[in-house]
Amino acid sequence: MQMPKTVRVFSPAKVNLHLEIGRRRPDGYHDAYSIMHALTLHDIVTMSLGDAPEASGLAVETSATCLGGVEALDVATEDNIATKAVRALAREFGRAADEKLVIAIEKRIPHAAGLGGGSSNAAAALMGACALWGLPSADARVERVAASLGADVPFFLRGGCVALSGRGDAFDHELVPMRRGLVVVRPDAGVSTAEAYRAFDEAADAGAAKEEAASASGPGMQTKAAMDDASSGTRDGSDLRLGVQAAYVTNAADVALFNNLAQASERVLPELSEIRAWLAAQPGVGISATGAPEVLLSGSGSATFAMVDDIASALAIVSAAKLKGWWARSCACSSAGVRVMPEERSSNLGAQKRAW
Ligand SMILES: C[C@@](CO)(OP(=O)(O)O)[C@H](O)COP(=O)(O)OP(=O)(O)OC[C@H]1O[C@@H](n2ccc(N)nc2=O)[C@H](O)[C@@H]1O
Ligand SMILES: Nc1ncnc2c1ncn2[C@@H]1O[C@H](COP(=O)(O)OP(=O)(O)O)[C@@H](O)[C@H]1O
Repeated sequence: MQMPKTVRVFSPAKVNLHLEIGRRRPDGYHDAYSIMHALTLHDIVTMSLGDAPEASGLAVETSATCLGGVEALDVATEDNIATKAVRALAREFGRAADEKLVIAIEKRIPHAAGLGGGSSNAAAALMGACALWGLPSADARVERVAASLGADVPFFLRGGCVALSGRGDAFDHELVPMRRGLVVVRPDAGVSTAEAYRAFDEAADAGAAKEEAASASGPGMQTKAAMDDASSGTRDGSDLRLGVQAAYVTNAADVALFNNLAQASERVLPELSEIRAWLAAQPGVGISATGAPEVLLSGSGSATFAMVDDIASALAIVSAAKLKGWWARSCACSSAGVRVMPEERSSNLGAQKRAW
């Protein structure tokens, strides 16, 4: 079989419709129940395979061009998660050829935004490398490599709407994707995922210290929160109770927006509270069954999304957000994950143009 020399891979963003973080685990990660939905907002990862000098092994060169107002991505080739992905895949499949892989990423997804851009690029690089190297993309080894790169990476191999448990990386069940529009708004600053989790732990530790002080001052007395903690076996009270309910939801449209990491991210970046309140007050933003505006921080942030179904309202909110100095885009929920795109048929396009 003739392998392609160049592939272009569609690399979508995501939002978390539901994110419930629980206790910190011995491996340093947290229990998490997450429902992610892929978006039409996407990067494009182009990968080209060429020869390299004998005994040079796998040489990788990765660059990113940021478009649509996305801030430049200042990441060295070896630190780019797309490079890490192809190197890990080559190791997993024992590939030792002398070759050069050039990866060019067109970035439209802002980074450190909770939109999973880096994770999606990693999954796209895995798909692209499978196509270039003639490897089976549905192989369990590809999934394994994806999981080793980050909690969000396996989701992007699949796309659509998926519930994940474990540390937010283990497939729980698929939901029927929804066809709804949304507006995504991001301030200049990003939020590092690790920093958001640290802020979450600080608040949980402070809460646990308060509980300990309360029980020490009244022998035999326990607060309700402390009893809940004891019965659930968690220290911080976040025992993923909502996750248990979310596990029964089968349609993305029925998921109640929820994120218990949002407060921690708002402490890291207070401007996020302003964006949340501003979006909630915009005309055209959806209202949930409980009467709340459908506005939520995506993952650890710093992007906040609002469900907005009519295009005129969405575009008006995008313009108004830009006037406030924020990056903003309207897009829609999507059923696609990372996908190798068909070859560009430039000669056909030329023929069509002539016909017109
Ligand atoms: C919060 C979420 C929600 O989807 O995503 P983002 O907002 O970053 O997109 C995820 O939990 C992030 O997933 P991902 O971005 O892949 O994180 P990773 O690279 O695996 O981990 C980055 C850091 O976050 C912390 N981390 C991540 C996941 C988890 N369940 N517990 C954690 O404590 C760890 O400190 C880890 O070192
Ligand atoms: N290809 C990439 N795209 C985006 N970020 C990357 C990439 N490779 C490495 N990174 C690093 O990963 C960090 C997190 O990026 P990203 O995955 O977009 O954010 P989030 O996890 O908040 O969705 C960035 O700030 C950047 O330093």
